Amino acid sequence: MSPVVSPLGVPNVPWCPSHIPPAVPNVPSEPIVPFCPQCPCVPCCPLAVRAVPNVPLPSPVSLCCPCCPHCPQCPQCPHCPRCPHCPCAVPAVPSVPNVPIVPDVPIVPSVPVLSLLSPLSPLSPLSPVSLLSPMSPVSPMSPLSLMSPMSPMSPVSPMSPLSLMSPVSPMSPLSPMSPVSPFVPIVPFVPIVPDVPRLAHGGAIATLIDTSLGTLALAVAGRVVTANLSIDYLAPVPLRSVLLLEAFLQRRQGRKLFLGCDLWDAEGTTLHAKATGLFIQQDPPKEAARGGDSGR
Ligand SMILES: CCCCCCCC/C=C\CCCCCCCC(=O)SCCNC(=O)CCNC(=O)[C@H](O)C(C)(C)COP(=O)(O)OP(=O)(O)OC[C@H]1O[C@@H](n2cnc3c(N)ncnc32)[C@H](O)[C@@H]1OP(=O)(O)O
Repeated sequence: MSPVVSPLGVPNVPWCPSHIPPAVPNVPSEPIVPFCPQCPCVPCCPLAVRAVPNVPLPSPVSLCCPCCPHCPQCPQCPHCPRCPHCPCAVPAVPSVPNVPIVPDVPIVPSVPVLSLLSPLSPLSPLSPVSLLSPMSPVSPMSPLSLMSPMSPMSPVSPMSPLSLMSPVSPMSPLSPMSPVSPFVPIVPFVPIVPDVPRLAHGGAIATLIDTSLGTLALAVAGRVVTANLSIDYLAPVPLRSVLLLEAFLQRRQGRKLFLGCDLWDAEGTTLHAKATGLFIQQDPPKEAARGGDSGR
């Protein structure tokens, strides 16, 4: 079998465990800080969205990562020792010339992504938990709790990975047939209950994948629902690992959008899961409908 290499060429970056708060209930969450998904400083900011090939570097970069106050201008980036969130010394990552980062699209890091899809939520319409977790937000079984990078007890934190999973605005003019879309969330899974289990829950991974593919489908075609989701779990996902999800549109047939994704570890060496999803466009624009659904 040929070695698995991420198409994005994710560098071999050590994970900084100091970013993860202890998985102890009732521990106050870290202060909420805005997150700059344009920050290429993965060691300082493991939530940073990785570079996307063939997408030009936004100029000027308007957002500045609070994890790295000098980013991206700082010559010490991406291993800035002044990063207040990264007290540990992280080896320098070889600079990768001509590797652009995500396009300068509107970012709403503090808006929980899933809340927009949750008209049935009995909870706050802004709560991302409302769709993800029929259980208590602080339930140990909550998939969101497993995935919150900042505080397992703060599933509604704007730092929730699920609120960071849309670097591409739905308004972004993505090419519907683009084989690789600039949608690359990086999601840390953290435990809420010490010791059990040590692996990320498959359902949480499915939620991550469904939401990621759904976000891409949404960016391409507007309102969609998942009709089919197929996941191959290839390798267990350890808790506290950082993941890279690469989603792409495979083809589009009328209302049907066939998407796929690969879920990698942060180094791009281990392929944890592969998935395909079928999303059905809801209420397509009239002109699109008139154009005929030749894919039926
Ligand atoms: C400014 C702020 C910016 C912030 C940025 C944030 C933005 C991001 C926001 C948020 C992103 C998050 C995204 C999350 C996404 C998650 C989505 C979900 O989880 S949705 C819940 C789970 N899904 C359901 O509940 C569906 C339930 N099922 C249905 O509603 C229907 O069955 C539906 C719509 C799927 C199909 O029903 P029909 O009547 O509309 O259409 P028919 O004719 O049956 O199917 C259309 C075509 O699809 C095929 N099809 C349907 N289901 C299929 C299946 N399971 N497998 C294969 N083909 C299927 C059919 O064979 C047909 O194909 P032929 O046109 O004939 O070629």
